[in-house]
Amino acid sequence: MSFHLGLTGSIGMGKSTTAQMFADRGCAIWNADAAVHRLYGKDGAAVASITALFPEAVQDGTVDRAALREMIAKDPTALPRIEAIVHPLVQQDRAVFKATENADVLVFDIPLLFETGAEDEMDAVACVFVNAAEQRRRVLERGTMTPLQFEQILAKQMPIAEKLARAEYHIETDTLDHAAAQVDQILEEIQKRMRDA
Ligand SMILES: CC(C)(COP(=O)(O)OP(=O)(O)OC[C@H]1O[C@@H](n2cnc3c(N)ncnc32)[C@H](O)[C@@H]1O)[C@@H](O)C(=O)NCCC(=O)NCCS
Ligand SMILES: Nc1ncnc2c1ncn2[C@@H]1O[C@H](COP(=O)(O)OP(=O)(O)OP(=O)(O)O)[C@@H](O)[C@H]1O
Repeated sequence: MSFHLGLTGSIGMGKSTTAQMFADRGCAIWNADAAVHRLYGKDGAAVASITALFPEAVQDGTVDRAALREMIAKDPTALPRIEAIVHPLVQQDRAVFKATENADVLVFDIPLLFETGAEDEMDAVACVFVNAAEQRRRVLERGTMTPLQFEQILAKQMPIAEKLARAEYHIETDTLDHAAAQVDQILEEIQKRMRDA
Protein backbone atom coordinates (compact mmCIF):
# COMPACT_ATOMS: atom_id res chain seq x y z
CA MET A 1 0.00 0.00 0.00
CA SER A 2 1.23 3.49 -0.84
CA PHE A 3 1.17 6.40 1.58
CA HIS A 4 -1.05 9.24 0.31
CA LEU A 5 0.32 12.69 1.15
CA GLY A 6 -1.74 15.77 0.26
CA LEU A 7 0.24 18.92 -0.55
CA THR A 8 -1.51 22.28 -0.40
CA GLY A 9 -0.98 25.96 0.37
CA SER A 10 -2.18 29.36 -0.80
CA ILE A 11 -1.52 30.71 -4.31
CA GLY A 12 2.19 31.14 -5.11
CA MET A 13 3.45 29.79 -1.77
CA GLY A 14 5.55 27.06 -3.42
CA LYS A 15 3.40 23.94 -4.00
CA SER A 16 4.87 23.08 -7.41
CA THR A 17 8.47 23.72 -6.35
CA THR A 18 7.99 21.58 -3.24
CA ALA A 19 6.19 18.83 -5.21
CA GLN A 20 9.27 18.66 -7.46
CA MET A 21 11.42 18.08 -4.36
CA PHE A 22 9.22 15.10 -3.44
CA ALA A 23 9.50 13.84 -7.05
CA ASP A 24 13.31 14.13 -6.92
CA ARG A 25 13.19 11.80 -3.88
CA GLY A 26 11.21 9.09 -5.69
CA CYS A 27 7.61 10.05 -4.89
CA ALA A 28 4.95 9.93 -7.63
CA ILE A 29 3.15 13.27 -8.05
CA TRP A 30 -0.43 13.96 -9.08
CA ASN A 31 -1.30 17.59 -9.79
CA ALA A 32 -4.90 18.89 -9.63
CA ASP A 33 -4.27 21.86 -11.96
CA ALA A 34 -2.75 19.53 -14.57
CA ALA A 35 -5.80 17.25 -14.24
CA VAL A 36 -8.12 20.21 -14.94
CA HIS A 37 -6.02 21.07 -18.01
CA ARG A 38 -6.46 17.47 -19.28
CA LEU A 39 -10.22 17.61 -18.63
CA TYR A 40 -10.55 20.90 -20.56
CA GLY A 41 -8.25 19.82 -23.42
CA LYS A 42 -9.00 18.04 -26.72
CA ASP A 43 -11.28 15.03 -26.00
CA GLY A 44 -11.13 15.96 -22.30
CA ALA A 45 -13.83 14.47 -20.07
CA ALA A 46 -15.28 17.88 -19.06
CA VAL A 47 -15.73 19.27 -22.59
CA ALA A 48 -19.22 17.85 -23.24
CA SER A 49 -20.68 19.02 -19.92
CA ILE A 50 -19.10 22.48 -20.17
CA THR A 51 -20.48 22.76 -23.74
CA ALA A 52 -23.97 22.02 -22.44
CA LEU A 53 -23.61 24.72 -19.75
CA PHE A 54 -21.66 27.46 -21.62
CA PRO A 55 -21.45 26.64 -25.36
CA GLU A 56 -19.66 29.94 -26.01
CA ALA A 57 -16.77 28.87 -23.73
CA VAL A 58 -15.82 25.91 -25.97
CA GLN A 59 -13.72 26.37 -29.11
CA ASP A 60 -12.50 23.52 -31.37
CA GLY A 61 -13.39 20.88 -28.78
CA THR A 62 -11.43 22.48 -25.95
CA VAL A 63 -12.55 24.68 -23.05
CA ASP A 64 -11.33 28.27 -23.37
CA ARG A 65 -10.25 29.26 -19.85
CA ALA A 66 -10.31 33.00 -20.63
CA ALA A 67 -13.95 32.67 -21.73
CA LEU A 68 -14.76 30.76 -18.53
CA ARG A 69 -13.08 33.48 -16.46
CA GLU A 70 -15.35 36.04 -18.18
CA MET A 71 -18.46 33.97 -17.39
CA ILE A 72 -17.37 33.68 -13.77
CA ALA A 73 -16.79 37.43 -13.52
CA LYS A 74 -20.25 38.20 -14.99
CA ASP A 75 -22.33 35.58 -13.22
CA PRO A 76 -21.82 34.65 -9.55
CA THR A 77 -23.61 31.32 -10.06
CA ALA A 78 -21.18 30.23 -12.79
CA LEU A 79 -18.23 29.02 -10.67
CA PRO A 80 -20.26 26.70 -8.41
CA ARG A 81 -21.88 25.18 -11.51
CA ILE A 82 -18.47 24.66 -13.16
CA GLU A 83 -17.09 23.17 -9.96
CA ALA A 84 -20.01 20.73 -9.77
CA ILE A 85 -18.88 19.36 -13.16
CA VAL A 86 -15.14 19.56 -12.65
CA HIS A 87 -14.60 18.30 -9.11
CA PRO A 88 -16.08 14.78 -9.56
CA LEU A 89 -14.05 14.38 -12.78
CA VAL A 90 -10.88 15.52 -11.01
CA GLN A 91 -11.59 12.93 -8.31
CA GLN A 92 -11.95 10.22 -10.98
CA ASP A 93 -8.64 11.25 -12.56
CA ARG A 94 -7.02 10.92 -9.13
CA ALA A 95 -8.57 7.48 -8.62
CA VAL A 96 -7.01 6.25 -11.88
CA PHE A 97 -3.60 7.58 -10.74
CA LYS A 98 -3.91 5.80 -7.38
CA ALA A 99 -4.88 2.55 -9.07
CA THR A 100 -1.94 2.62 -11.48
CA GLU A 101 0.97 4.11 -9.45
CA ASN A 102 2.95 1.92 -7.11
CA ALA A 103 5.56 4.27 -5.60
CA ASP A 104 5.79 4.06 -1.78
CA VAL A 105 4.64 7.66 -1.41
CA LEU A 106 2.07 9.33 -3.67
CA VAL A 107 1.98 13.14 -3.37
CA PHE A 108 -1.19 15.00 -4.36
CA ASP A 109 -0.56 18.68 -5.24
CA ILE A 110 -4.03 20.21 -4.73
CA PRO A 111 -4.54 23.98 -4.26
CA LEU A 112 -8.14 23.43 -3.06
CA LEU A 113 -7.43 20.29 -1.03
CA PHE A 114 -9.52 21.26 1.99
CA GLU A 115 -12.17 23.15 0.00
CA THR A 116 -12.94 20.12 -2.22
CA GLY A 117 -12.94 17.43 0.48
CA ALA A 118 -9.87 15.67 -1.01
CA GLU A 119 -8.43 15.72 2.52
CA ASP A 120 -10.53 12.63 3.32
CA GLU A 121 -8.51 10.57 0.80
CA MET A 122 -5.14 11.43 2.40
CA ASP A 123 -3.09 9.67 5.08
CA ALA A 124 -1.56 13.06 5.97
CA VAL A 125 -1.51 16.62 4.61
CA ALA A 126 1.49 18.96 4.25
CA CYS A 127 0.86 22.69 3.81
CA VAL A 128 3.50 25.02 2.34
CA PHE A 129 3.67 28.60 3.59
CA VAL A 130 5.66 31.81 3.35
CA ASN A 131 4.89 35.27 4.77
CA ALA A 132 2.20 37.31 2.99
CA ALA A 133 4.57 40.00 1.68
CA GLU A 134 6.85 37.39 0.08
CA GLN A 135 3.84 35.52 -1.37
CA ARG A 136 2.59 38.72 -3.00
CA ARG A 137 6.08 39.58 -4.29
CA ARG A 138 6.51 36.13 -5.87
CA VAL A 139 3.07 36.05 -7.51
CA LEU A 140 3.34 39.57 -8.97
CA GLU A 141 6.91 38.92 -10.13
CA ARG A 142 5.56 36.20 -12.45
CA GLY A 143 3.75 38.99 -14.32
CA THR A 144 0.72 36.78 -15.05
CA MET A 145 -1.82 38.77 -13.02
CA THR A 146 -2.58 42.25 -11.76
CA PRO A 147 -2.51 43.10 -8.02
CA LEU A 148 -6.33 43.22 -8.13
CA GLN A 149 -6.60 39.73 -9.68
CA PHE A 150 -4.21 38.45 -7.01
CA GLU A 151 -6.35 39.97 -4.22
CA GLN A 152 -9.50 38.46 -5.74
CA ILE A 153 -8.05 34.95 -5.91
CA LEU A 154 -6.70 35.28 -2.39
CA ALA A 155 -10.11 36.39 -1.10
CA LYS A 156 -11.73 33.26 -2.60
CA GLN A 157 -9.28 30.83 -1.02
CA MET A 158 -9.31 29.52 2.54
CA PRO A 159 -6.95 31.65 4.70
CA ILE A 160 -3.47 30.13 5.01
CA ALA A 161 -3.77 30.11 8.84
CA GLU A 162 -6.78 27.80 8.55
CA LYS A 163 -4.99 25.51 6.06
CA LEU A 164 -2.00 25.28 8.38
CA ALA A 165 -4.24 24.52 11.36
CA ARG A 166 -5.75 21.59 9.46
CA ALA A 167 -2.45 20.21 8.09
CA GLU A 168 -0.26 17.76 10.00
CA TYR A 169 3.00 18.88 8.36
CA HIS A 170 4.11 22.47 7.64
CA ILE A 171 6.79 23.38 5.08
CA GLU A 172 8.16 26.93 5.19
CA THR A 173 9.29 27.90 1.68
CA ASP A 174 11.51 30.85 2.63
CA THR A 175 14.58 29.28 0.97
CA LEU A 176 15.04 26.23 -1.25
CA ASP A 177 17.48 24.60 1.21
CA HIS A 178 15.13 25.04 4.15
CA ALA A 179 12.19 23.59 2.20
CA ALA A 180 14.31 20.63 1.04
CA ALA A 181 15.38 19.86 4.61
CA GLN A 182 11.73 19.81 5.73
CA VAL A 183 10.80 17.53 2.80
CA ASP A 184 13.57 15.11 3.86
CA GLN A 185 12.30 15.12 7.44
CA ILE A 186 8.68 14.51 6.41
CA LEU A 187 9.72 11.59 4.19
CA GLU A 188 11.72 10.08 7.08
CA GLU A 189 8.66 10.33 9.32
CA ILE A 190 6.42 8.80 6.64
CA GLN A 191 8.83 5.89 6.16
CA LYS A 192 8.79 5.29 9.90
CA ARG A 193 4.98 5.41 9.93
CA MET A 194 4.89 2.89 7.06
CA ARG A 195 7.32 0.55 8.87
CA ASP A 196 5.30 0.77 12.08
CA ALA A 197 1.93 0.26 10.37
C1 LIG B 1 -11.61 29.64 -13.22
C2 LIG B 1 -10.63 29.02 -14.21
C3 LIG B 1 -11.27 28.91 -15.60
C4 LIG B 1 -9.40 29.93 -14.30
O1 LIG B 1 -8.42 29.32 -15.11
P1 LIG B 1 -6.98 29.98 -15.24
O2 LIG B 1 -6.17 29.14 -16.16
O3 LIG B 1 -7.16 31.41 -15.59
O4 LIG B 1 -6.36 29.95 -13.77
P2 LIG B 1 -5.93 28.76 -12.81
O5 LIG B 1 -6.80 27.56 -12.99
O6 LIG B 1 -4.46 28.56 -12.93
O7 LIG B 1 -6.26 29.37 -11.38
C5 LIG B 1 -5.64 30.57 -10.93
C6 LIG B 1 -5.68 30.58 -9.44
O8 LIG B 1 -7.03 30.50 -8.97
C7 LIG B 1 -7.18 29.44 -8.07
N1 LIG B 1 -8.48 28.81 -8.28
C8 LIG B 1 -8.87 28.11 -9.36
N2 LIG B 1 -10.12 27.65 -9.19
C9 LIG B 1 -10.53 28.09 -7.98
C10 LIG B 1 -11.71 27.94 -7.21
N3 LIG B 1 -12.73 27.19 -7.66
N4 LIG B 1 -11.77 28.54 -5.98
C11 LIG B 1 -10.72 29.25 -5.50
N5 LIG B 1 -9.56 29.41 -6.18
C12 LIG B 1 -9.47 28.84 -7.39
C13 LIG B 1 -6.07 28.44 -8.42
O9 LIG B 1 -5.68 27.70 -7.29
C14 LIG B 1 -4.97 29.37 -8.85
O10 LIG B 1 -4.23 29.77 -7.76
C15 LIG B 1 -10.20 27.60 -13.73
O11 LIG B 1 -9.42 27.70 -12.57
C16 LIG B 1 -11.41 26.72 -13.46
O12 LIG B 1 -12.03 26.24 -14.39
N6 LIG B 1 -11.73 26.51 -12.17
C17 LIG B 1 -12.86 25.69 -11.79
C18 LIG B 1 -12.42 24.27 -11.56
C19 LIG B 1 -11.68 24.15 -10.27
O13 LIG B 1 -12.28 24.22 -9.20
N7 LIG B 1 -10.36 23.94 -10.36
C20 LIG B 1 -9.53 23.81 -9.20
C21 LIG B 1 -8.84 22.43 -9.09
S1 LIG B 1 -9.89 21.17 -8.40
N1 LIG C 1 11.52 27.09 -1.00
C1 LIG C 1 11.57 28.16 -1.81
N2 LIG C 1 12.55 29.10 -1.67
C2 LIG C 1 12.59 30.17 -2.50
N3 LIG C 1 11.68 30.42 -3.48
C3 LIG C 1 10.70 29.52 -3.66
C4 LIG C 1 10.59 28.36 -2.83
N4 LIG C 1 9.49 27.65 -3.25
C5 LIG C 1 8.95 28.35 -4.27
N5 LIG C 1 9.67 29.46 -4.52
C6 LIG C 1 9.37 30.48 -5.57
O1 LIG C 1 8.06 30.97 -5.34
C7 LIG C 1 7.34 31.13 -6.57
C8 LIG C 1 6.04 30.32 -6.53
O2 LIG C 1 6.38 28.94 -6.43
P1 LIG C 1 5.45 27.80 -7.06
O3 LIG C 1 5.17 28.07 -8.50
O4 LIG C 1 6.08 26.50 -6.68
O5 LIG C 1 4.11 28.04 -6.22
P2 LIG C 1 2.67 27.37 -6.34
O6 LIG C 1 2.14 27.33 -4.94
O7 LIG C 1 2.77 26.08 -7.07
O8 LIG C 1 1.90 28.44 -7.20
P3 LIG C 1 0.35 28.44 -7.76
O9 LIG C 1 -0.53 28.46 -6.55
O10 LIG C 1 0.25 29.70 -8.53
O11 LIG C 1 0.20 27.20 -8.59
C9 LIG C 1 8.31 30.69 -7.67
O12 LIG C 1 8.92 31.86 -8.17
C10 LIG C 1 9.32 29.83 -6.95
O13 LIG C 1 10.59 29.87 -7.56
